[in-house]
Amino acid sequence: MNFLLADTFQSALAKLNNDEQKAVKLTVFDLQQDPSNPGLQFHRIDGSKDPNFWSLRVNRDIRLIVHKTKSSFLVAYVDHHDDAYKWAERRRIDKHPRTGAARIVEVRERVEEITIPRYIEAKLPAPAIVAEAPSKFYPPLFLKLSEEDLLNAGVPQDWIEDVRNASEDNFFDLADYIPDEAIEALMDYVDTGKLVVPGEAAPDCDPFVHPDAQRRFRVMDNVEELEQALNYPWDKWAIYLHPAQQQLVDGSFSGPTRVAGSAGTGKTVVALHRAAHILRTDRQAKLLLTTFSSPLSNALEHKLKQLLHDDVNLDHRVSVLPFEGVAKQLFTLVHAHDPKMARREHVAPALTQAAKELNLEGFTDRFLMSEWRNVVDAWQIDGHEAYARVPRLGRKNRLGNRQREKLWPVFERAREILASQNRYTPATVFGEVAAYYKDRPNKPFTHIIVDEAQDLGVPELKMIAAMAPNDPESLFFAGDLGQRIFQEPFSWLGLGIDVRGRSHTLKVNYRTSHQIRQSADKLLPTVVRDVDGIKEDRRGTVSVFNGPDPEIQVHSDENEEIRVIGLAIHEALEEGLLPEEIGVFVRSSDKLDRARKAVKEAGQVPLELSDRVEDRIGRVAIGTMHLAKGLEFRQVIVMACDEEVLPDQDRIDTVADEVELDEVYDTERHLFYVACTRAREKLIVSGVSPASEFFADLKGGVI
Ligand SMILES: Nc1ncnc2c1ncn2[C@@H]1O[C@H](COP(=O)(O)OP(=O)(O)OP(=O)(O)O)[C@@H](O)[C@H]1O
Repeated sequence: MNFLLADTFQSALAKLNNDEQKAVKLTVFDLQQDPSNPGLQFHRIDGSKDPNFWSLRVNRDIRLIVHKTKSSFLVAYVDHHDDAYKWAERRRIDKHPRTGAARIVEVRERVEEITIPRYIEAKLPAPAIVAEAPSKFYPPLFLKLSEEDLLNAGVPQDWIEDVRNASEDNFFDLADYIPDEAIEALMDYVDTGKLVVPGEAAPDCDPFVHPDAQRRFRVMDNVEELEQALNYPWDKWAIYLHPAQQQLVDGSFSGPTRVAGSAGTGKTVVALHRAAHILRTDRQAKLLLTTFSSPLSNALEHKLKQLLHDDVNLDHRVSVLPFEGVAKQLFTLVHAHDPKMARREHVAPALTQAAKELNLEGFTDRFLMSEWRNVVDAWQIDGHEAYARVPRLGRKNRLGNRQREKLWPVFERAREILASQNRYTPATVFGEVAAYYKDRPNKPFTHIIVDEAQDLGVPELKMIAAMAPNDPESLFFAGDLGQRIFQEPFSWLGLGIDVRGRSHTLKVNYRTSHQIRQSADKLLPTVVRDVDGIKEDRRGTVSVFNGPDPEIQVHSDENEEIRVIGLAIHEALEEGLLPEEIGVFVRSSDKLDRARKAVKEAGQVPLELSDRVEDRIGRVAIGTMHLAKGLEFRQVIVMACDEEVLPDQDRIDTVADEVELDEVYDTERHLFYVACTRAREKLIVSGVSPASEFFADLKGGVI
């Protein structure tokens, strides 16, 4: 007999106090050990539409709601006595008519008793705001769909009429009553005009183990799994996966594989589960899970431990490190000493000195640094010939042979200067590690999983390619081209990494409300192609919950902006948000002062994010958009977005040609997109008039 937990049970458990939770957990363990234990007091819920719902006594006040059939035992809900009974009376378990996936359905007649939570929008002084008024007329969305269409999409019979009459204004009010797969199919229909009907179930399919059912019910195979599900602070992502995520987690692939998807679609969650899956199923696996920065890799490590139940046997076979951290560790292993790093502050004077010594004229310091970083150092160019041949996306238009001849000796000299100081750039360290492992049969890892893969540079990817064994399953990447902010694009194929035919896009956004996602998506083209022509299509992405429209504020001056944003932070805290649930971002560090003042205006002490800051408890975070990567907050404020600040006018002023201008615009948009999509429920963007040209794109974003 299957023993299952429902996500509704775990959400309900999280709402009880500590003592109550402890008592519930003991009862659930007893139940899993022996459901026929005579000490367990079951009572059938007479008022329920489903005869298989029973209550089980936890203590005088608390009742578990279980659903018992011949083949399964489902722990469905827990609450105080009367509320637990009320919940069960309003529910039945049925099967999706096509897929056969089991689902908990709320019975329609009693729904008037339910108050649907609505977001309260903060009121801000009227004159400062130039937000677009939402349209007042909301036509029904699904009138063209027949009852059969809706049933096939997974709408329970009781809810057909409500769905047929639903408009953009109230559709999400229904979301709590309709299974996730139906909401997703309907949102996809709104987006694309096509209703995708799922395939028919296999006749012998167990309704509770169908992939769609596993988003809400999880079979607990043993006591350890149950312990994990009950013991950790409960996180839905750790237990219930979307079928598309599950396929990527345990799928077999014929070569390097990439998971794409817009911000918040659960790519990191897939990377984490895949790592755990490999470690569990392959006892010989030695796995590297790597990402862009230390805070991100620390966050990954923390979450992976959660998935591995702190199992030391699995723990010692995995390294979770940032790209540079892996390189430094392996470099040290190979050379028996740490690399002394050449950072920007060492490279810039070396370039300036070299340019001066060789009387180079006609090139700015900024150009030299960019050419060094993106071409010379990135590709580890070792001579004039190689410099002439290097694949130069976008840069080839503007550097003729004569210019390259003038430039190369300068770069060569800068390299000598750094070598005389015994300094290695990160790219050199990556290069050394790549050179060491490239032709060796023994690799340091059997599997490499990369998160934030859109920000892999040439040297990083070369190192990863050299470290990966020649096995189709050895490389797995997670990333979103629309969030590329640190690297210029280049061909992965050119470095031997071929993900063609194995790039999969996730479409369900778990982080961000429908309104915020839809507005933020307007900042980017719907289809983005990488250099190798692989398409990432954002169309058809759905968010599964509703929230207020993003607020766009244009202020007359900085003081006014600071005052209004301060008030918004204050109001958010009054409404119950914790300080650490709010993040304030600006384009660059010279605008941080405006964020700092706004947070202080709200009576809070700001916490300045950096590469090292991880503990944000009790403080409102402020930081540059670059530091927003990988974070999430209930409320995000992106402020100081004035004209000339976003996109950054300094960058625009120094571009050499159209191609580089496009690249600057792309990365500036990506930055803004990354910052906006850190918001779960509420987003405010603001600037001083004239404001960023990107506001116009966001404004068009509300359906
Ligand atoms: N199956 C799931 N069930 C519930 N929550 C999920 C699920 N998958 C992801 N989430 C939640 O959605 C949010 C976004 O997930 P994640 O960080 O993996 O997305 P991402 O695609 O990597 O985002 P980004 O591109 O912004 O880095 C997180 O809060 C995560 O816990």
